[in-house]
This record gives sequence, structure tokens and C-alpha cells, in this order.
Amino acid sequence: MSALTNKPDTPSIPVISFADYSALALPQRRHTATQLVNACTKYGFAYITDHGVPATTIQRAFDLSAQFFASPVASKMKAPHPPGWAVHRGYSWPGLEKVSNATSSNGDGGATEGNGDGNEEIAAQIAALREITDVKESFDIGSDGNAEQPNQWPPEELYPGFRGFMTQFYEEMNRAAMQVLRALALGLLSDDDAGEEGELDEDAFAKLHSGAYNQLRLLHYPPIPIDEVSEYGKTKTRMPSHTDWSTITLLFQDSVGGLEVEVPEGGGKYMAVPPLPSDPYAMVMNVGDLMVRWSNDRLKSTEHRVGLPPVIKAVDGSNGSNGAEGMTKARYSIPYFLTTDPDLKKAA
Ligand SMILES: O=C(O)CCC(=O)C(=O)O
Ligand SMILES: [Fe+2]
Repeated sequence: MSALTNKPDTPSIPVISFADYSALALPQRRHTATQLVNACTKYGFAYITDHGVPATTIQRAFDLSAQFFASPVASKMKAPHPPGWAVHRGYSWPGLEKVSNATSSNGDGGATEGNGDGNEEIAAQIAALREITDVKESFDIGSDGNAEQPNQWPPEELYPGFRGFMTQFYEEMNRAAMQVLRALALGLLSDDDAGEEGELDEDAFAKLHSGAYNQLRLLHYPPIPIDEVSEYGKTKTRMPSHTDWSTITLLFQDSVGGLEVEVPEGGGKYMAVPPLPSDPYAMVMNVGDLMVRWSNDRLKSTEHRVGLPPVIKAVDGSNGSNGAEGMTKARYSIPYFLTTDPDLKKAA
């Protein structure tokens, strides 16, 4: 795995405040929107602060996530991820999902096999990546309004409050996301795009998302023994490098760090995107492949991965490694993937 270009505690992508965004007058909204578009043009990534999701809500999401993953496997398996790749809901146990399995050369979410048209090399690379186990477990949640992807809720008696909270959290994240989509549209529009009355279609992207097709994902990267760290990147990884395929992703991460993003110059060099010391509840926002198309290639969908866990000896259990000495820290993150309605995806 290649080295990082910055120290893990040095913030590296722009930090943009969305304080009162929708209440601001157009020139101030435009200022924020331009900052966001500039960040997404250069890095494909930005930190967003003052996004409107309360810190207490985010903390509750992390608490419920940690409780879920700490519960017995038999309980977690009461809401298993259905077999196959069509439905992305419920509990995926460590090793079930390999991000490399969802990698393709044509961005359609399906793995590309060699077919005699020069893709053999890519297929061979993907096959090699498939030998690597992703050291993570996850729980995927969608809208109860999406009949094609039915939620797999765990039993209320085993996880009291989980369903109710996550349902509301999904909506809260959707509201924050709509604001980000409005800003992206405004930042990309110029005065030439104005209507007869001078109005700008700030809802151009937001209106393509009904909110029923997003995906809220609870992620847990379990601690790993220090003596397995040398295997890291060979037989084990947290999440290999990939781009997100949909429109935008909003992510909360805990204090551990590990998210790495390819530098604007590319060339396989990555920079750390750690939690902000000044605002641990800031979101990391990134652009997905579909948004690149919709912005006529102005915005960038950037490769990112989850890197080597910090090697810290746990002696008191405070780092999530259950007190076992010689384990790395556990890490939790919560991505929220914005997805358009299925008909639009086909048309895009
Ligand atoms: O856990 C993280 O920080 C990144 C997760 C991610 O990139 C993804 O789920 O697509
Ligand atoms: Fe991602």
C-alpha cells in the first residue's frame, strides 16, 4: 500500500460551513456553493460543517451502531443481508462483501470479466483483489418506501429503538443531502443558465432524488491483531481503493481515522482525511460517478480507501478492542449514499 503524502492529523481537503445555508440571500448562498464546487472540482471531496444534523443525533447513531455490532452474531444474523447482489439491506458479516467484487471498468456496479476485448488485464486485477478479505462488517438501511429493496430490520426486542431512530436518521440525512445538492447545482450554474425572470434552477439535482433510493450504511472495522498488520494489504484490507458510483456520499467517521483520498495529482498517492479536530461531527462529502456525468465532467469522483488501522496497544479496552492487548483500534463510520430514482439512472 503506497505511503500517505500528509500526516494523518493534517486536514487536507477544504472545510466548508453550511451555517444557515437555505436562509442566506443568493450572493451568500453563491459564495458557499462556489466553495463547494471548487472543492469538488479539485479534490472530489470536502468537509462540511454546520450541516444541520445535530451532534447528539450523530452520536446516537454511532452508539446504536456500536451496540449492534457488539451484540451476539446470532442476534445480528436475525437481519442478514439477503443472498445475491440485488438487495443491499441488513447485516453483512466480515468477509461477505468485497468492494473489489463491485468494481468494474464500466461503472455499472457489476464485476467485469475478461471477454476478449482487452479487458483481461482488468479482470485479472479484479480476480487478484477478490483474494483479499475486507475486514469489516456493515448494516445497510434504506427507505421503507422502497419496495424493491425491503429493509431487513432486526427484532425490536433485541434492539429496542434501533428501527425508529434509524428511520428518522435516514430522513435527517436526506434533508442535509438536499441542501448539498442545491449548493452543487447553484455552484455549477452561471448567469447564462438563468430563466426569463433571472431565476436559477437550484433544485436541478435535488428534484431528481425522491429520497426513497438512498442508502444509510453502518460500518464497523473490527480490531485486528498487531501481528496480522504485516499481512495488511496482502490478504486483508479494510476497504480497497474505489470510487462511489452514485451522485454524492455524506460520511460521518469516529475519532480513529483511516480514510484516505487520492491526491489531485493522482499517480496512486493518497492523503489522509481524518476527523476534524475542531469539529468531530463534521461530514465528509464526496462526489460519485453519476454526478461526474451530470456535471459534464466538471466535478471529480475520486478514488478513496480505508487504510491501515493505527497500531495502538489496548490495555484498558477503551479503544474498542475489548481490552485485548496487541490489537489495533476498532473504527466506525456511517456513509449515506444518495441515489436517484431507478428510471433516471437508466436514462443518465
Ligand atoms: O469508512 C469510510 O471512511 C469510507 C467508506 C466508503 O468509502 C464507502 O463505504 O464507500
Ligand atoms: Fe466510498
